[in-house]
Amino acid sequence: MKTKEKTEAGPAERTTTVTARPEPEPKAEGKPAAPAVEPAIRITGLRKTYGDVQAVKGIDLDIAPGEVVALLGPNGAGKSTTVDMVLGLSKPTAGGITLFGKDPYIAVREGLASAVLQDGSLIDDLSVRETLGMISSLHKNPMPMDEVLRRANIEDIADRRGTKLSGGQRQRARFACALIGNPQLLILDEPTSAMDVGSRRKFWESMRKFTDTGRTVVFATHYLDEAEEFADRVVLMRSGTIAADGTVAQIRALTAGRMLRASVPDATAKELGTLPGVTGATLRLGQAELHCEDSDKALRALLTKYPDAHDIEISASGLEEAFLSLTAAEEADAA
Ligand SMILES: Nc1ncnc2c1ncn2[C@@H]1O[C@H](COP(=O)(O)OP(=O)(O)OP(=O)(O)O)[C@@H](O)[C@H]1O
Repeated sequence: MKTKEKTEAGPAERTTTVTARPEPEPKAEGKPAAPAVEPAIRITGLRKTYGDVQAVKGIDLDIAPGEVVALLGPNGAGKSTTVDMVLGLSKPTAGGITLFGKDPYIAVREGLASAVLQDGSLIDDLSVRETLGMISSLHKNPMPMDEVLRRANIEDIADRRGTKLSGGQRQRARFACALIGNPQLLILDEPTSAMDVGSRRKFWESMRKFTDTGRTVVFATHYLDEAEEFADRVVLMRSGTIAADGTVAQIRALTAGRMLRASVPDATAKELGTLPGVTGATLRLGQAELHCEDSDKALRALLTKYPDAHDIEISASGLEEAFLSLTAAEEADAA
C-alpha cells in the first residue's frame, strides 16, 4: 500500500490525492473468475463537457477487482456523469475507460458489469419476477431467480407489477435487475436514496454478502455513514476532479485535528471560535462543536473561560468533517 499527497498548481484542478489501494483479498473458492491482471475499472484522462459546463475535467482512476469503492462529492461534482461514461451510456469528450480490459459497452453486454442508476425504470405491465425472467434470458450465466429475490430482499413483492411498487421497493427491484446477470462489477448510483432505514440496512447486508464473493462494487452516495461502514476505499469528487482518494481512515486524516463537543451555556459561536486551539466553532441550542487543531489547549481554554461547560466529548474528526473541509476548499477556490 502506498500513500502519496499531491497538490497541483491550478486552483480549480487542485487535488489532494491519497493513493492507497487496499490489496484485494486473495481469491476464495467459488469467486467469479475475473481476469486477475486487468483492473475492474481503468479510467485515464477522462473528460466530459456539456456546452460550457466541464462536468468531468480529466480524471485518472484504477479500481482493482474485489474493491468496494464509495464515490462521494457534493451535488454537481460529476459523479453521475462519470458513472454514465463508465457504463458506456455516454461518450467521453476525451480520455478512455476499460472494464476488465474491455470497452464498457462490451463489458456490460457480456454481463461483466451491471448498474443500478438513479432514474432506471421497470416495465410497468410485467411483474417483478417476469421482468427478471426476461433480463435473465439475455445473460449467459444468470444468477438463479430464487437467489436474486433473496439477495435483493424482494421475495414478498416478486409477483407485483412495477406500477404497484413504492419508491423503496422499486429501488430494490432495480437492484435485482442488476444482480440477475451475475455481474463481477456492480455500479450503484445512490442505491438507497428512496429506502427507509430498515431497507437500507438489509440492502447493505445483502451487498456485503455480494462483495464477500470477491466482486467489485462502486457506489455513489450522499450518505457518509454508508461510505464509512461499507467502503474500503473512498473517492471524493469535487468540481469534476478527484479531490481525494484513499481508505476512510486516510480521508479522515486529511483533516487533521479533533472535534470537541460540549454544552456551553452563555457562549457565542464567535467567542468559542477564538479560543486557543480552536479552528472553527458552531453553536446550536447551547451545544457547541469546536474543530480543534489542539484539543488539549482548546479544552483548557474552554474550561477556564466557561467553567460551567459540561457533557464534554472529544473525538477524532470523522469522514463528514473531512468531506466538509475538502468541499469547503472548493468554495474557497470558487470565491
Ligand atoms: N445532460 C447534461 N447537460 C448539461 N449539463 C449537465 C448534464 N448532465 C450533468 N450536467 C452538469 O454536469 C455537472 C456534473 O453533474 P453530475 O450529475 O455528474 O453531478 P453529480 O455529482 O452526480 O451530482 P448529484 O450528487 O447532484 O447527483 C453539473 O454541473 C451538471 O449540471
